[in-house]
Amino acid sequence: MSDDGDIIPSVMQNGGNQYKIKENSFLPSAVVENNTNMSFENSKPAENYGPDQVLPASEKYTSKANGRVTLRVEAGADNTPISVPGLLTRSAELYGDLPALNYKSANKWVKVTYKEYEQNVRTVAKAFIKLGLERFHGVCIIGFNSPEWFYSDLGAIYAGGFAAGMYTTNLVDACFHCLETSKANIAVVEDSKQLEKILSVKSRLPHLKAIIQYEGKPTEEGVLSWEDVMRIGSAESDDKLNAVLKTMGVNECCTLVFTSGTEGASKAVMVSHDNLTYNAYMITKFLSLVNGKEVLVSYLPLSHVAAQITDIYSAITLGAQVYFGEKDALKGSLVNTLQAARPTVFLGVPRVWEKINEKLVSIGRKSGSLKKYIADWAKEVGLNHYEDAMKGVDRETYSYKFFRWLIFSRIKSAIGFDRCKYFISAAAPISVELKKYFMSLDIPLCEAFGMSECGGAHTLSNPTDENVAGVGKTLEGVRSKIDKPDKDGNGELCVYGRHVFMGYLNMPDKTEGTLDTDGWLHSGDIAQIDDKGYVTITGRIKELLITAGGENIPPVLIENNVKAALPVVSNAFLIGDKRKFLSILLSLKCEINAETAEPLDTLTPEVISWLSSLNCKFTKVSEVVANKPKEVFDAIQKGIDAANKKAISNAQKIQKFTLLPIDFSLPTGELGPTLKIKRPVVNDKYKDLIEEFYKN
Ligand SMILES: Nc1ncnc2c1ncn2[C@@H]1O[C@H](COP(=O)(O)OP(=O)(O)OP(=O)(O)O)[C@@H](O)[C@H]1O
Repeated sequence: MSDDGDIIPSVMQNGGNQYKIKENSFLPSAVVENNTNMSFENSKPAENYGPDQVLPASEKYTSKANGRVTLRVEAGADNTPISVPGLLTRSAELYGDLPALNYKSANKWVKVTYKEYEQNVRTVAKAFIKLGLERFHGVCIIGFNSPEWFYSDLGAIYAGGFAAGMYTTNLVDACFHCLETSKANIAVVEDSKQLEKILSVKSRLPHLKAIIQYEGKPTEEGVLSWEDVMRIGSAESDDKLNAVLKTMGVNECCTLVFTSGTEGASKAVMVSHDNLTYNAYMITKFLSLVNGKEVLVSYLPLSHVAAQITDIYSAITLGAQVYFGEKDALKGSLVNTLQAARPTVFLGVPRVWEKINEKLVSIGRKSGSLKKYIADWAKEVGLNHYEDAMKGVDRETYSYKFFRWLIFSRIKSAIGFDRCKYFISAAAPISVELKKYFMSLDIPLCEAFGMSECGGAHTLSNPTDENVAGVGKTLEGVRSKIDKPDKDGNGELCVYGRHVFMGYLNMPDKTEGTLDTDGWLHSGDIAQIDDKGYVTITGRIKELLITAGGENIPPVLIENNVKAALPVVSNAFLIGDKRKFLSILLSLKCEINAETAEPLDTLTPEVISWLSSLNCKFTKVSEVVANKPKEVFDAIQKGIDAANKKAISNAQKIQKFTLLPIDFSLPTGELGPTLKIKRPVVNDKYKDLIEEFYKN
């Protein structure tokens, strides 16, 4: 076959990687929807040219493990479908000796190059096959971010199985659900704590053939260590692995993302190779990131799609370096990793940005009045600079340049943000106030909207977009539409494109309820799209409170208004579904147990100084909750009144509030892994308090 117009990746016959990806290679048998300009042919199946082939398919969605779906390629889309193994192989070829992964061992940073990265993944994949991993069966992984997590995830995919992350906070039942649903052959656990969960349900998992513990030496009989895995894989030839890779297609499932259950039972979202590789392509292209030059920090839970698409797939697409955070990243060590890595792109969920904000505010409070005066001035100049940019005024005033040199650069260096080009917030709504706060420090945030069901991101904003409340514009090659818009243009955001998931595993009804017959994904979010294409999320249908009077209330907007009016409030939770009026549960900001990350009774210095400004000497949540000091409750009421001024109708006004005895947190179960509130959990936990609001 000639090189010109060669449509089948050349197969290298001897050893090593027995396939090679060609730029612009198109394969036969592709089944593609829509008015594509891609030169796919619907000829005979070519099931031996994997992993980058598009396998014959006629369905838009599936809920079968071995199902295949059609690709939704848009006209003008300029990238060829590529599988996950194809992508990593290509990066190993392009960026071979560049560092890919950096992890800390014995207090020193160790680098893994792209060549070694792929080699390690192949070794793990060979071990998985030897240990009995079958096509379309799961490898469930539970642990904090580490090279072994990446190798297990990608190794599972190379070996033809499903990579399936489990949240480290999952209790035994949730782990069992993932292992059972994915028919897992292999479980990979970080340590003995996670191992216990798997061992306790092992006897009920007939498909489970091997358990691997990657940290330390397992003491439990039959549990393999990471060294065992590498030894087993290294002893295997490449033949079986290459044979599996040849049968693979980009339109098959390779990853199961288990939803975190903020709105009910967790579902297994089937994500294809093309979903992931196309999503990473869209994101990296939108941000104009530079191949071989970018640096990221991996610390958000990898079982969530946002971390996977960033830390694994976008990084591989770019040949970027990933630094691994430490287990206690969110308890305070993240800043050390940031200082070591000095990332060029940083992703945080809104709660992470809130934490950074809280830390900076508390540092600011300790400064003397002159420093405070200068800092306030700098912040005003910083905010003005970005507000000008949002209006299209592209200029750097002398005062902005001066404060960038004097103040902003120092703050950024202290956080490890000195060379960061993109600060991204994703996975949940973030308030405009917080965006503006970071703008004032010359840390303008981009916002991404995405879902597990669209393999990562669907929109991305630029920090200087005129619509600061929005989540940016729809990414390249995919589409958005608003279903049944009301008079203000608000309706359900629907999403179409190559990134839209294949279906929920074993849940045909739920799949059909989410993907319509034309292949549009109904997001469950309420949004508006303006005439320039900016998308603004205005609510969540799944979370909408419908009052007894029939008014639809988007709780997060109102909760954010309350938090903005009352900076001492950590979490706000609106009640009103099927109720006569709205009420709200509030938690005050308190200290966190550094070991367990559980909230403590001690209030933060910020809250204590606010209380003392109200002549209240309490320092503990319990004291405030028990004594209900009048001045404090009056001040909270004032904050609620201020938030109520933003209400668009009387029904949207909060009538009652109460303070909770403890803040929400991940370990206590009210927050999910991306730190979004798990509404059913809170409703259940505080049902008695809630009923109190509505007595009589
Ligand atoms: N930038 C954003 N602004 C507002 N909401 C967002 C944003 N990004 C994501 N979301 C919300 O997160 C949802 C997607 O959540 P995701 O797929 O990550 O689920 P999850 O947290 O794992 O679990 P669950 O579906 O149970 O909430 C979106 O439908 C939307 O409601």
